[in-house]
Amino acid sequence: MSRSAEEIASASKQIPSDLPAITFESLGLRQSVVKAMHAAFPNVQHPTDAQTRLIPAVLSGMDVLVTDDTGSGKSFGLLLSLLNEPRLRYRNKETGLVRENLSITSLFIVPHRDLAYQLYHWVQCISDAASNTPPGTPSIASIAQVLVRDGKMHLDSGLAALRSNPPHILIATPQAVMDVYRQEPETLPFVDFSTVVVDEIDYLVETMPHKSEETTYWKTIQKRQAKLTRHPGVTKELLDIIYAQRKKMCEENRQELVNEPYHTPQLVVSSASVRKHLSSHLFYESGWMRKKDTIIVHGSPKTVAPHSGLGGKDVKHSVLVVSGAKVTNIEEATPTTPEGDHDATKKLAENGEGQPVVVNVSAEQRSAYEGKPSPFNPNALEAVAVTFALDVPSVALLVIRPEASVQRAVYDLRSMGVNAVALDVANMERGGAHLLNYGDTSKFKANPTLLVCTRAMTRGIDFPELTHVFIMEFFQGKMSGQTVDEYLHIAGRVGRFGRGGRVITLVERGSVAGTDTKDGRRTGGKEDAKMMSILKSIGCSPDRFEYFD
Ligand SMILES: Nc1ncnc2c1ncn2[C@@H]1O[C@H](COP(=O)(O)OP(=O)(O)OP(=O)(O)O)[C@@H](O)[C@H]1O
Repeated sequence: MSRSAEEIASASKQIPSDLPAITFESLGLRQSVVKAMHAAFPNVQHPTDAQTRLIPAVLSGMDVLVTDDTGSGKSFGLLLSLLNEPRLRYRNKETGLVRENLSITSLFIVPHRDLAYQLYHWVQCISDAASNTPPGTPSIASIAQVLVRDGKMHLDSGLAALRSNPPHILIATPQAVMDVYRQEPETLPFVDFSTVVVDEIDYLVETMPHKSEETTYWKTIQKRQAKLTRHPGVTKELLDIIYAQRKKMCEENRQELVNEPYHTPQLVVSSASVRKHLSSHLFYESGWMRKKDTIIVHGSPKTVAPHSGLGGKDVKHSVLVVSGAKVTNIEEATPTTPEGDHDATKKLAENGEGQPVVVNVSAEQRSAYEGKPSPFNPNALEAVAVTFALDVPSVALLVIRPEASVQRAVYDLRSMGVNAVALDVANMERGGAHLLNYGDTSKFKANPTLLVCTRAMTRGIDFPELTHVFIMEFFQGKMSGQTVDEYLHIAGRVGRFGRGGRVITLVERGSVAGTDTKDGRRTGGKEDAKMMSILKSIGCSPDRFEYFD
């Protein structure tokens, strides 16, 4: 007898989250999958709260919407659930016979290539651990493949691998899937797949709030909405193709279960931030899923602000105001760290003060940038360099604006003596080496690294050693709920799994010069005010950073 979405959701909620007895097996995962996962990730002992709820939901085969804090183990739990699924085989449409050939079982859609490679590395670790046990374990290519548009790699090589050896899980960016589908649709028989996961759904499927005409930003929202209607984005187009039958049935207003009489893959969508307008689009406008057939997995109830749990409880949020050559704490900042107990003290003690690391600029970088003006504010970069030197024990992340040059920022920082590298998960020798580093942190401590990336690359990325996130040139255009979500997703790279961390946002006072109130009190520049409003909305106050008093 099949259970309703509500029954399954409420049953999973009844599982007490703090019982140590909950095991991954008790959630329905096969012992072989769990054994390999434990061998690959010894730190992962018990499922997180989010996983306790999402794994049985995904295994039930129903559609699922997952929303919980950044770093609560959503993506990891989703991958485990997909690895657990039985391998799909092609069905001959005419005879109905199942062919020996294996088919892609699940599609895991992610917003960018680095996240695709991160998930792939997780599967690879589990697969390597599994191959140490039973003989004849399938190769990694048949378990997982990555399909992304990569400047260096032509899509054809990905296509050839898909044709010859369709993987159990295809981890891909939406554009790459669309390109392959247009070129060779038979390689991606979507309707036969068991599951389609869309991670970071709010990033991939843009929706606008429904506002009344009286709202201040109504016109802006209308304009944006019209643009979205003309250019819905590739993920929407892709989901329209995969769930064409469901859409058709919705349009015809038929009441049957969405999967009958046609088979369509289970749809699982996930993000730390799912606003009301997105869920209402998913359930009532898109035709891809319906609320009554979907298990909704929410995180633990938030007690303070709606997002107060995001980014971790032990994360400090600092705001530095760059005004000319002067860098100071935002006026509202108050110390949350007792004097003398600062991270920097720990860092210097651990690293051994006075062991300078030589940082070079490559000949290639020199010839590309030497003598050319930098687009970055040198004082802001210097504030990052100083904080990095004093406070970062092993790995930090610098997030720059979307269209900025990562390579140029790396060059500027290396010229200041900072061991900066471009985040590049696909290339494990560089930024990616910091992934999956559990336990042995000595090599990173000996040579602390500043990973540099643009905003688009931060979604979902997980670096166990990361302690600091620097954000530069964050504000562009008007403030909205999306700006808050974006800050939370970037900040959420630290403070994962109870670890602490610090987020340092550099705001500039210049063209958006601070305004003085009538009583002569300085309120701070526009960007300061925006930053304060973000922190207020997430229930945080700025932490004073002693170096910038
Ligand atoms: N049960 C667990 N116990 C301990 N660590 C875990 C557990 N599950 C996952 N992790 C680790 O936690 C980290 C974060 O996991 P993951 O990226 O899945 O979180 P997320 O909720 O998807 O985050 P985001 O919303 O930022 O994408 C990873 O390093 C992962 O290995």
